[in-house]
Amino acid sequence: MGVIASQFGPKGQEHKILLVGLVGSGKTTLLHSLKAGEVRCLVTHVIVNSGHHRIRGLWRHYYTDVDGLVFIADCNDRDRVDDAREQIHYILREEELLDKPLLVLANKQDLPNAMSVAELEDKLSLNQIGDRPWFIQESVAIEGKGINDGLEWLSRQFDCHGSSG
Ligand SMILES: Nc1nc2c(ncn2[C@@H]2O[C@H](COP(=O)(O)OP(=O)(O)OP(=O)(O)O)[C@@H](O)[C@H]2O)c(=O)[nH]1
Ligand SMILES: [Mg+2]
Repeated sequence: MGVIASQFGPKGQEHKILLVGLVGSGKTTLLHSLKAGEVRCLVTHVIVNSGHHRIRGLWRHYYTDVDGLVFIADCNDRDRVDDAREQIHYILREEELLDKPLLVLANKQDLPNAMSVAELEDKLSLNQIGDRPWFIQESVAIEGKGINDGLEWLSRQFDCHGSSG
């Protein structure tokens, strides 16, 4: 399940971001916080309801011009963290996305039993990520917390890669 958003840089450059996360992880909440104007992002396409193989053709269509990846995880949901690990590594294996920078949002940090960044990093096996630039950021999507910091990191990766704007 994923969403494509466009982020606009300081010079008006547009970057396409693929936002992926399990059901209930906070994707829609995150997008609403963006629309509220805290981050200069615009939703352009929404891919609904499945990461199943039968719609891979559709995903591929969206992958082609993606600049960066955001994976949002519900840190309060230990029961599905294995599913989350499967989902993130599935996306990371996709050929079109191999060199794209990855921002992981450790969401729902406001909840008392939320996994810490370190625990999530371990449970998602992020140490298996190879050379790709990646970063993990705490977030509270319902309060818009951590989103800006995370997306700023992602924007800096685009700058490094010499996008001419
Ligand atoms: N406590 C807390 N709740 C959150 C946070 N972010 C999202 N939620 C809640 O989690 C629930 C699911 O959030 P959504 O944004 O709908 O999740 P989603 O990823 O869009 O889910 P699907 O569209 O079903 O895939 C909602 O009740 C949100 O209010 C957070 O940071 N903290
Ligand atoms: Mg949603």
